[in-house]
Amino acid sequence: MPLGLRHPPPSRGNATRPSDPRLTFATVHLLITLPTPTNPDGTCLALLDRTTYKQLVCQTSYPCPVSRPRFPAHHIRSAGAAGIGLFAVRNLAAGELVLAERPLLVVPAAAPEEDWEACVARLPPAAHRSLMALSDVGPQNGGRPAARRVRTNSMRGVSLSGKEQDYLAVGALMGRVNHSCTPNAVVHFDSRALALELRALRNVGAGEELRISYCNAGAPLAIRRAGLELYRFVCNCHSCASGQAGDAVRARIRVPDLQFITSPAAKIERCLSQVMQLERAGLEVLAAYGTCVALLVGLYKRLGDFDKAAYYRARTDAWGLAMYGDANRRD
Ligand SMILES: C[S@@+](CC[C@H](N)C(=O)[O-])C[C@H]1O[C@@H](n2cnc3c(N)ncnc32)[C@H](O)[C@@H]1O
Repeated sequence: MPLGLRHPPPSRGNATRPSDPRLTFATVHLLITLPTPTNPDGTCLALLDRTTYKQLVCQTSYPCPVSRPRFPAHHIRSAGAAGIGLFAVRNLAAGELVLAERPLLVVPAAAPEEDWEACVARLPPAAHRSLMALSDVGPQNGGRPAARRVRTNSMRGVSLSGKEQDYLAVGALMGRVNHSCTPNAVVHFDSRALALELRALRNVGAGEELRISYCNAGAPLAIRRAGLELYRFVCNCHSCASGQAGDAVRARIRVPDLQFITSPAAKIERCLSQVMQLERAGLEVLAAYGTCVALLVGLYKRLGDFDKAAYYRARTDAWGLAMYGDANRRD
């Protein structure tokens, strides 16, 4: 049963509640935020079920303003064979916010594509143009042009209520971020601000392209390739180019079992070896990396080396910030 859209069409204006910057219209399923002088963060059309809608708008101080990096951090230009891409304009530290934007559209992944299309058709004209200007993989995988754009340019696994992970969010700028199996950036969703946030996962140099992973970066090559078929390109990142060697590195990645190691120094050595291996492979995106860095904090503390403990604490914080954002921190 298609979701939403059996309900009356939404009002685009804010005539009914002009003083409420939070939302201008809601049936049980549709929410549209429109920019106002006090809330300039752009239009988002979200197709929601009743429970998620309530959870979203009942959050304290919803919607928070969309965060901005202190200084501009990105620009968009040609990335050669990958089309358009997003590049760092200055050095970025791990965990740093590169870009945040209110998505143009948020739809349930499980909704029929006709519902996605109906939502796209209801976008205000400027938002509609932005969405339709995003990359189109062509009709080979099926679907109509609007649905294809949603499918290939959306961030997946978006959780709006903090529980389920089943929404797709399309951002006009986030839709320009290319893929790497060894990503240097991560996108997450801040439900309080109704915003997508892109953060650096490791230190990134000025001029470097920011890339996220469209697939499970920890999976073997064949599975990553299958996951990327939808996007109709073959990844040529150094991990993919190294073929079996990349798989061998991934097979060796695990959080070390420290239970039967008695010497703290030996425990540290095991964790450091994993951290270095993951950094060499460019796989900081894997949970094992965050766990090993966090383990080092406690291990150095136990050894009485508080400088190193503080160093790894800062790196754990930066990693948590990159992976989960400020609002979604799990600690
Ligand atoms: C979400 S869009 C990214 C922005 C896109 N490059 C553009 O020009 O708008 C996804 C599309 O970008 C291209 N792409 C992304 N990452 C790529 C990569 N690593 N190598 C080649 N093409 C890539 C593919 O065509 C893919 O379908």
